[in-house]
Amino acid sequence: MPHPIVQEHAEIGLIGLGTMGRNLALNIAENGYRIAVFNRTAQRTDQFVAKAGDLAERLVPSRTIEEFVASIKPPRAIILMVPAGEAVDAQIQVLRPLLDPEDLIIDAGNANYHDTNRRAATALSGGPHFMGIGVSGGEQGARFGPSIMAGGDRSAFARVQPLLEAISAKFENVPCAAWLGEAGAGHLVKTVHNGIEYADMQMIAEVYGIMRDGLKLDNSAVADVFDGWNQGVLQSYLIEISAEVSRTRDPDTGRPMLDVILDRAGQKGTGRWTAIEALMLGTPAGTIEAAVGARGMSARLEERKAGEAVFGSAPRPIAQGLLGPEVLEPALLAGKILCYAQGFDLISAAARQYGWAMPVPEIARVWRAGCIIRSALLNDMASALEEQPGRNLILAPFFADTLRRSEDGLRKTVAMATLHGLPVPALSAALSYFDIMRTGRSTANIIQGQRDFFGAHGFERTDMPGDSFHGPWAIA
Ligand SMILES: NC(=O)C1=CN([C@@H]2O[C@H](COP(=O)(O)OP(=O)(O)OC[C@H]3O[C@@H](n4cnc5c(N)ncnc54)[C@H](OP(=O)(O)O)[C@@H]3O)[C@@H](O)[C@H]2O)C=CC1
Ligand SMILES: O=C(CO)[C@H](O)[C@H](O)COP(=O)(O)O
Repeated sequence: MPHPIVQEHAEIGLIGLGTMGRNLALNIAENGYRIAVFNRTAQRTDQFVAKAGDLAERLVPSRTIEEFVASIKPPRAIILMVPAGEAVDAQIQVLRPLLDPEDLIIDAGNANYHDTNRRAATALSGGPHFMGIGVSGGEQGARFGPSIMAGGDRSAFARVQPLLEAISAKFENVPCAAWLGEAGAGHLVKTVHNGIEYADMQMIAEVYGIMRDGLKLDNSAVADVFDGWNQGVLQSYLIEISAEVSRTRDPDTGRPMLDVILDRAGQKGTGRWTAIEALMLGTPAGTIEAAVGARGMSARLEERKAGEAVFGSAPRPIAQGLLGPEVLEPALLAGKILCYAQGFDLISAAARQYGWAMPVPEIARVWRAGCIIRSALLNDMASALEEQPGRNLILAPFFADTLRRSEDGLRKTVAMATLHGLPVPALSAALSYFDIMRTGRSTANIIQGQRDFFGAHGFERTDMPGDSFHGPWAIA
């Protein structure tokens, strides 16, 4: 359809000036691009431009969607930064009649990748082009350099690659932005990133619980422990902010922030999507599933209080000398490796299922800076995944060695916590994953026996080939 001539076109457009969108827009402007911006509530656009300082001259605000589309240079690229689900579909519906087939819509929110697959398939029949990209790093990351996980048509990505690389975080000057596969691949990777984020955070919370309720450390001592760990092998954004959160005081009451924050964790769905996907693809991701479950249980505040009234409070102090931060550190390290192994395995399973490229070492590289799960270990993970594609991370010599050295810490932590009523669902799921993954002869033989007994499902034998033997069970 014809568009009015605009004097100075924007090079890209962005819809949704919320927490992420407005920071991403400023980041794009700061990198020298003229960017058209539009928000459902026009007042927010006005406020945004008014506060943009010198960058305002690179912003092209619009009050109507038609004006917005017309202000972007064709072929247009438009980033959506709105909540996942209906809002994305609604925006696409509004945009489609205004766009040309060669234009490109980029959903940069946390979409369910099945939705992205559907939208990408619809785009194939007549355009505009569609891409789903995962963006991680929160508010700060969006403003100063997020990690960008792109999925969709590779030639469409090539059009926006220079911009995405320019605005992304850099690890040793390498942009943390890459094309990771077709259709919903980028959003699948972002979802698994968030699943790992849930597990990482839950394991830190479990160790915090051991320090607070088992070792009776106060908040500032806990902060010191996190700070110390952040200088070593656990160096990561999440450990760094855990130290800061533990040390900060409430300006209103002067009390430690951790003492005034209610123990009920929110969730927007990406952790749950990861767990669902792991189950759907038949990939073990017990640590992530346990973390999602623990978030759900955290919300059951009243039930937990009722349980405490009936059974008494679970946590009991751990006697001096039985467990300390020097044991918790390797426990977290082992838990982290095991949970990342599950995440990468899940991504590989999705790649096989959909026939997507999904270069797993590249995914680890994109996570090295900018994103919430960034950590020193990710560089080693990228190298290990590169060494032998398809191999489970725990079998890579570097991580096998690290696990051998940290296993004892994880086992001792889980055992001691369990004996003292300190819940460690994610750490114990990580340990179980490790133990199962190193058990050559498991106990599934009895499950096969049971299945055959009650349903004649058949089993394989250890002593001869064939896949459908039956036992001599008599039907009553
Ligand atoms: N916050 C974070 O740390 C991160 C968020 N994300 C993802 O980024 C996306 C945006 O999140 P965030 O910026 O935090 O969200 P906010 O709630 O801060 O902003 C949402 C934006 O979307 C607009 N919007 C909401 N509903 C609609 C709709 N139905 N139609 C059109 N516009 C709508 C809002 O407009 P209005 O002003 O009119 O309400 C607002 O501009 C989400 O998918 C989120 O999961 C990804 C990484 C990190
Ligand atoms: O994507 C993110 C970071 O990468 C968001 O911060 C994430 O949505 C937070 O998830 P939840 O609200 O479920 O804890």
